[in-house]
Order: sequence, then C-alpha cells, then structure tokens
Amino acid sequence: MDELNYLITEHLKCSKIYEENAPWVIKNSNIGGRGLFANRDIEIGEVIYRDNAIILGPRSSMLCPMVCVSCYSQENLYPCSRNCGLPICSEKCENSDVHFQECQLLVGWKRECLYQEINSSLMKCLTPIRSLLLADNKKLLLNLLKSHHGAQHGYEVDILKGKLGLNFKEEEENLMRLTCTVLDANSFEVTVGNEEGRSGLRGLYPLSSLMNHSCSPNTMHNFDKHRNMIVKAAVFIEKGQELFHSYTRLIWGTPVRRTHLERTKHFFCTCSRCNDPTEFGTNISGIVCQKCGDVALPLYDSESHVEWKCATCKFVLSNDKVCLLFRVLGSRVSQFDECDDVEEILKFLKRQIRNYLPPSNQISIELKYRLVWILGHNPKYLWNDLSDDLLKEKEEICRELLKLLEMLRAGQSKMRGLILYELYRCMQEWKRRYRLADDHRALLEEAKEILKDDVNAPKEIQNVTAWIHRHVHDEYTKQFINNIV
Ligand SMILES: C[S@@+](CC[C@H](N)C(=O)[O-])C[C@H]1O[C@@H](n2cnc3c(N)ncnc32)[C@H](O)[C@@H]1O
Repeated sequence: MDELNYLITEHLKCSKIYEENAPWVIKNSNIGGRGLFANRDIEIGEVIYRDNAIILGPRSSMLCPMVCVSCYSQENLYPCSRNCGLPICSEKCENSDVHFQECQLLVGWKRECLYQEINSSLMKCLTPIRSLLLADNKKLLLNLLKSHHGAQHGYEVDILKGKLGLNFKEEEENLMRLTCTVLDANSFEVTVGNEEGRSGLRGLYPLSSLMNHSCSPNTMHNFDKHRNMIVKAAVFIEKGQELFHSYTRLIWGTPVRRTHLERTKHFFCTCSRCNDPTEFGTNISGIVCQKCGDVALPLYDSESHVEWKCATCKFVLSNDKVCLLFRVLGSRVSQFDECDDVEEILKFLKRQIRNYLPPSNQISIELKYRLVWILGHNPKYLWNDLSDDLLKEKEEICRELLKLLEMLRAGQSKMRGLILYELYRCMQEWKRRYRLADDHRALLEEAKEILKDDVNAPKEIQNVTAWIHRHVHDEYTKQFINNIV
C-alpha cells in the first residue's frame, strides 16, 4: 500500500494536481481489495481530488469513430506521412511528442508493411501500445493496479500480432497484455469533441482506479479541458466512509446493472440498491403483472437465478419470459435511434408499452431522457418551434427525471446537472412566451455548480465560468458576477 500511495502521490505532483491535505486515503475495503476513504467530513459538491491519466487513447470498440491520435479531433484526418497508419489532423499533431514516439515504434515493428492509408484496426489497438512509452515509475504503478483475467482480455494484442502482422519483442507483448487487463478493470470513458461530433476515449486514472463501485455512489466526476478527472462529493460524506463511484448508468435497473458488472468487472453487486427489489421505491426494474396489473419486481434467490414476482397477487414470471419481453421492446426502442419522431415516441410511451411496463421502468426512463435531448435541440424541434404542449411535455419529463434521481439518492450527479439546466431552459422559454416574471435562477445556479468545470457542459454554463476565470481575479468580484449572470 505504501508503494502505491507513494507512486500515486508522485504522479499527482508531477501532473501539478497534487493537493496537500486532500480528503482521501487509500485503505483496504470490506468490499474487496483496496478502496478510497474519506479522511475527514466532505461537503456536498466539494472537490475530493483531481487525477490525470497515465495512459489515454482511443477505445477498441467497433463503434469508436476515427480520431486524430494526438488531439482526438474527428475533422480533417489524413494518414501520418511517416506511413505508420494512424490518423492525424495537422502537422503539429503529427510531430507532437505523444505521436512521434509511438510512430517510431510502429514503423520499427514492421518496415515492409507500412501503411499509406489510415488503418482503423491499428488506431483501435493503439492505447495498450502507449504503455510501452511510459516512464519506469508509471510502469510500476500500472503493475500495482487491479487486472482482470480471462480470454476476453488482451484481444487488441492478438489483432496487432495476427491481423496486422506486427512484430514486437516478448517483453513488449507481455507489457501490452498486462495493460489490456488493467485497462479493462479500471479505465474510464473520457468524452471528447463538441456538439457536432463526440467520441469516447479510454483513460487509466490511477487514483480513481482504486475507487470501488456502488449503484448509489457518493461521488461524481467530470473532465476538464486538460482531460484531468475531477472527482467531487455527490452527497455529504462522513469521515471514515468509503468513496464510491458507479461503473454503470444510474438509470439502469438492477438486472441490467448486475449483468453488466458481472460481464465487464467480474463481480456480483450486493449494494443496498441492488438488495432492494424496489430500488428505493422507484420500481425502475418493474414490469406490469400480467395477472393483476400491479408491478412485478425481480427477486434473486442466488447470483444466477432471478424471477419476477408481483407483490400483490404473487404471480411469478420466469426471467426467460421477461428477457424476451425486454428484447422485443428493446428492438422497438432502438428503431427510435434513427428517427427523432417525437409523436411516435410519445405514442409508444403513453399507449403501446403501458400494458407491459410501468412509467418508471428503465426503458420508459431512457426514452424520456432521449426526449429531453430532442425537444429544444433537434432541428425539427427547436425551442421557438415547440408547441406549448411539447414544451409542457419536456418540463414534466425533466421534473419526473429529477424526482427519480432524488429517489435513487444520486445527489449532485452529472445527470442532475444536465436536467436542471434543461428544465431551466424550459422555464426561460415559458417566461419568453408569456412574459412571466420568475427567472428560475436557482435551477441555473445549481446546474452551474454541478457542471462548472466540466469541459462537456452546455456552452452557456462553460462560457460564463470560462469568462470569469479569464477576466476576474479577485474572489469577491467572481462571486458577485457568478450571482448575477
Ligand atoms: C477499479 S477496481 C477497484 C479497486 C480494487 N478494489 C483494487 O483493489 O484495486 C475494480 C474491481 O474492484 C472490485 N470491486 C469494485 N467494486 C466492487 C463491489 N461493489 N463489489 C465487489 N467487488 C468490487 C472488483 O473486483 C472490480 O473488478
């Protein structure tokens, strides 16, 4: 533990983000392995620490779009002129430190097989290659992090060797394989880009790698423009409590979260939310009982066996039948990915699925969340063009989602920040249409508080805070302006 603590401290110091007396400490956790703990009371919204990635790069997923391997832009990509096969977007990126070194490595690995075109498989397998360029103390740190075992981890190295025929040394292969297993256990998705094109990178943040999971986490995180991770308290955290973040989405129901955690992180979650079939009274995993019309909830009698039981009439439905129902509804929902037809989505939500799912079910919630991003944003549904009925619809959905997050005890989550801001914009639109007086500043203030240092936050919030940072240097004036903008 001492060595880990030392190496992490050095890493944070070297990244110039180390804070003396920061409120975290590394200790053994009852949950398993090591964890992070509060070494004093931490106020809601307080920054607990900042972390910097020791490895950052493209994700290996099929869905990962092509990005410049230096600045991660998706625009003006061309193959590196040294024929390494990686996409870059400018001379500056081509000659950046990070790319120049990996380029030399790749070109050295197989001279007769240089790529004049962009090779997308190579780009998707680049992140583990980057571990070869780490300084020795970062390699030591990598070695101390949790790794996953199993045939599914390390396929990137198989692609580099097999499909791409690259020829590296055994010790290089071993380090890349280790890196894949460490990345799979610990990496975070880092979103880059703007409204026109976003993509996800994976980053290995060593301090955050020590944080265990809870489905009702007490921290939230976002990324600043330097891709530092900023971890904040989502709720008040008492001295001695373990710090948790969520490895899944908050609005997924228990069976979906548990399956995801088992597949990707190899553990069965037994947190208080998972152990409560109602999930704190939200019934987010519930289905409509086909016998009495009340809600049936998932009941686990072992890690691998779940069935759905109605609390009122005790009717039981097998997991197979429920999975079939979710598959059918899920495929209908995925058709909405291509069409942003609000009338169709509302018809589906209000009429078609009502016989199968209660309004609080995860599928309904995901669709409502999607509506939040269509109404007011999609070119067919811009704020000015929304009918009063659709504006009301959006306002009600925002309020419903905020209530749900409160019931899930999610505290100051990023999702709360985004929905608060969307609700604020609804209220501004009502104000504009009917010349109302109330400007609902409290909604904007809280959204700003949650999202202020998030590089992906809505422009309005970022612009305000960025301007203040650039132009105002004394705290009193900063606070004054923060209160009036
Ligand atoms: C990112 S690591 C967390 C730090 C880890 N405990 C360590 O010692 O390095 C993720 C791994 O920690 C364990 N873990 C995290 N949260 C857990 C939980 N709620 N229940 C059981 N195991 C958990 C699992 O083995 C998981 O794959």
